[in-house]
Amino acid sequence: MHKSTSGSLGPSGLDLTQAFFKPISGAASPSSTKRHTKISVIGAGNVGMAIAQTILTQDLADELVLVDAKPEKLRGEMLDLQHAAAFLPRTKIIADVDYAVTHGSDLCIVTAGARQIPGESRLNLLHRNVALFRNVIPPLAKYSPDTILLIVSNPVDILTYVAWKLSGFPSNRVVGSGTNLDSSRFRFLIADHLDVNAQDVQAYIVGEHGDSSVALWSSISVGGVPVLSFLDKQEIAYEKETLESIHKVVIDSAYEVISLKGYTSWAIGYSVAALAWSILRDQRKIHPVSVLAKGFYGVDGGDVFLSLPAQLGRGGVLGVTNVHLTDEETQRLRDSANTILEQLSQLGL
Ligand SMILES: NC(=O)C1=CN([C@@H]2O[C@H](COP(=O)(O)OP(=O)(O)OC[C@H]3O[C@@H](n4cnc5c(N)ncnc54)[C@H](O)[C@@H]3O)[C@@H](O)[C@H]2O)C=CC1
Ligand SMILES: CC(=O)C(=O)O
Repeated sequence: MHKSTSGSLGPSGLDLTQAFFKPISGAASPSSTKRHTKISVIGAGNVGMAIAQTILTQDLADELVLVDAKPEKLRGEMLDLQHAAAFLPRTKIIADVDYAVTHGSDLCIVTAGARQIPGESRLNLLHRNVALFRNVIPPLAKYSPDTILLIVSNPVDILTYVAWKLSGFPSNRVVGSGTNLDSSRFRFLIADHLDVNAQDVQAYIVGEHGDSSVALWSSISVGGVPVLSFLDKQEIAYEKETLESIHKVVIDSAYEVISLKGYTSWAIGYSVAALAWSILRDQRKIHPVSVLAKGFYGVDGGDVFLSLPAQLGRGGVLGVTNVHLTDEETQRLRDSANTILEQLSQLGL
């Protein structure tokens, strides 16, 4: 299934690379001038392919690997992406059902697994996807012992914990896409409400990527101005219920999109590509992502992964930001942690 996009021997045995290209003697080989970046995406479904195509447009990887359990679908997706080569930054795209193809990856993004049917909660996928992770994570850890694992499959917080356990990696190298997506939905809705640009809205949803997520209203700002005083200054009336209803729309967003088109894909594609960029380009940007939360913000009930504003760079999770939380927000975060811990206690890992 491998298809190299680099030069090769033609049918006559002629080295086509030599025929079309005369190397300049003494020129440095690419490997000695630039670090080779390899990203593997596990699961070539709606989400995996949205992530793969967004990464390709960003010129982030020298090599992009796709792995899936369905060989025909996998080869079809690989060829379809390769056929866009003339319009994209140069990236070698390969695909295989065998995890050996992922060896030496800098980043492994896991999207394989069951997805929700309309009305189904993320937590309902737990047992099916934990079983699947037992086949996915060990080979990834074996072929890329120094990689960073970025988990997307749902329920993402619990599966990030499972990936941490199954890989044996230090917690800074296991991260879940978490509420980076929820926070983008939140920023979009606030921007829409205030008629400003979503990129000027700083706002975090933290906790579970799911029904118990927590909106951090007290720390939201627009263009550096705290949002509650911004609303006051613009004489925009607001009520606690209005703010709560915006958060409720965030929670319902995935259910709504799934009921309309069957799955979510574009926003998670951009969300994960942004995380990959921050990690591999060592951007040290802060993203609300699923990290080992024990000891932060009063989360102390046990080892649990949930989203907190964390700094991402080439070493993975570099730290957790100390955002001020009100007592109510802290309590909601603890409740969210307990929701996840309850599910974890059933796994026996
Ligand atoms: N964390 C987040 O924000 C989001 C998470 N998701 C989750 O991502 C996951 C994937 O969703 P979709 O791509 O829509 O589903 P999909 O059904 O389109 O794709 C899943 C893919 O996984 C593959 N697969 C199954 N078992 C495998 C194995 N053992 N090894 C390799 N590949 C395997 C399937 O063949 C399929 O191609 C779901 O769990 C979904 O809930 C989806 C959207 C957002
Ligand atoms: C499916 C999912 O987790 C989401 O779109 O938020």
